[in-house]
Amino acid sequence: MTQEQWGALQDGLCKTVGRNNYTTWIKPLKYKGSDDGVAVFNVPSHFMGTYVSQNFGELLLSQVSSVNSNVRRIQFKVDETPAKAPAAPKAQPAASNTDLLSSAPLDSRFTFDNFVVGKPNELAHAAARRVSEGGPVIFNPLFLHGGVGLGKTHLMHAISWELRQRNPEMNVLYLSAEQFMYRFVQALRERKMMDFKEMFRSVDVLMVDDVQFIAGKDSTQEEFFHTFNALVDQNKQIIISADRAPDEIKDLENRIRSRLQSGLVVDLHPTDYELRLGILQAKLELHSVHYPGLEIDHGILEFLAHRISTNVRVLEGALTRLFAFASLIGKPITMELTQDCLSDVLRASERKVSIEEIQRKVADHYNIRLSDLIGPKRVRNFARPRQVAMYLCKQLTSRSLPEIGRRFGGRDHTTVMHGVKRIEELQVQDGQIAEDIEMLRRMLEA
Ligand SMILES: Nc1ncnc2c1ncn2[C@@H]1O[C@H](COP(=O)(O)OP(=O)(O)OP(=O)(O)O)[C@@H](O)[C@H]1O
Repeated sequence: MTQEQWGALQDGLCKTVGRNNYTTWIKPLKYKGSDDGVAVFNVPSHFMGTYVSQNFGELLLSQVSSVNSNVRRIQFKVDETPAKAPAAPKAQPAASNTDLLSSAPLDSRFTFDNFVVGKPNELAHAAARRVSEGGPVIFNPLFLHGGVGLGKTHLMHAISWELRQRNPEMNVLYLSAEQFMYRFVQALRERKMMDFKEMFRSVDVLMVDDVQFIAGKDSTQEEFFHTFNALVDQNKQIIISADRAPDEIKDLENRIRSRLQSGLVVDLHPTDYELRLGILQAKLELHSVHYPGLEIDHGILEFLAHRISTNVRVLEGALTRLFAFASLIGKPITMELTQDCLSDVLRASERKVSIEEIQRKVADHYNIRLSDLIGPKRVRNFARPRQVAMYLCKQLTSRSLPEIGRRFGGRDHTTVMHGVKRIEELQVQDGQIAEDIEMLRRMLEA
């Protein structure tokens, strides 16, 4: 996030928290920059840091991460710089060897206990668990890949926590590929390549996150390749993550590609509805601790799990924002408040399912003609599928009831509303309808 973006966010924050709160607590924050998923703000005192963190921390995080999706944590640091007379610039201390080898900070929330397992991630989770036991090296490297925000970093941190807990003596080095490059360049600049090589080769477990970053960076790739080989030769475990499979990373040298493929390559698939709902329920427990007076209806969680299918980070951010918003304005979390507070997120992650697509799939499923689904006939064979289609249009598109009515042969919006209600009731009473809806939803979401 740039200073300009932070400036732009402040207007919205002022509106959300009110001018008084804004002037007292938000305005004095000085944005210092983001690194490694952490956005750092300077605060004038410890008290203020604690207060802002407890009362506005989640709101700030959701706002900052809406601009920079890499940011996962906000840190408040007391501004130690003297207000007057700038001090003479200090000579930059030379990087110590421990700097070169220190692990990147681990997020304390990214543990196995906090990782929700579902069909899309069960293999990746099982492989991560196995590696975290620290037994004999079976697959080397373990290569985890998947789209943005699907839990790769979470699993990497979880492995690291677990290994360190089981064996505190073990030298586990976790860092992003970007940090690997940064340390490599630093070693080159300071003529410490021997130290760099020796140190990287002395770790017991090496974990490199977002390895796609080194694609196209020739010398870094070269060094990474040598480090990798040296560790594999010593039978040391390597764990790598990337946003895609090794053979899909462009500008990666072939010898590295084939090295990366030589262990176990596992994919974190896009989340499905059940997993998203499970994650929301797990996160809800955390929010309930912070906001003891606030409750959220299960229907709203289901709504969020249906509507926000992009990535888990966005889903989490939505829940955080919802709780922060409701608590700040002192209102209960209703469906109306949810749609209001999350309108931008809901719009951005809107599925591109069209009414026509829904009508076609439903007609196929019930083996009736599209013209009968849309047409005027009121016999049950057509009326029930029609109501199912209307219900799915309401759930999966952002079309209004009158618009849906128009697309079903010019029906009135009250007819659509009645149809949607009827299907909601039938889903509870009639297992077959519930099953049909679930299956159609899956087909449409696929
Ligand atoms: N299965 C899960 N259970 C609980 N939380 C999850 C799960 N999957 C993802 N998350 C949460 O979603 C957020 C994003 O996950 P993470 O940072 O691990 O994604 P990533 O795959 O590394 O994304 P990127 O490609 O952006 O680096 C984190 O807060 C993480 O805790």
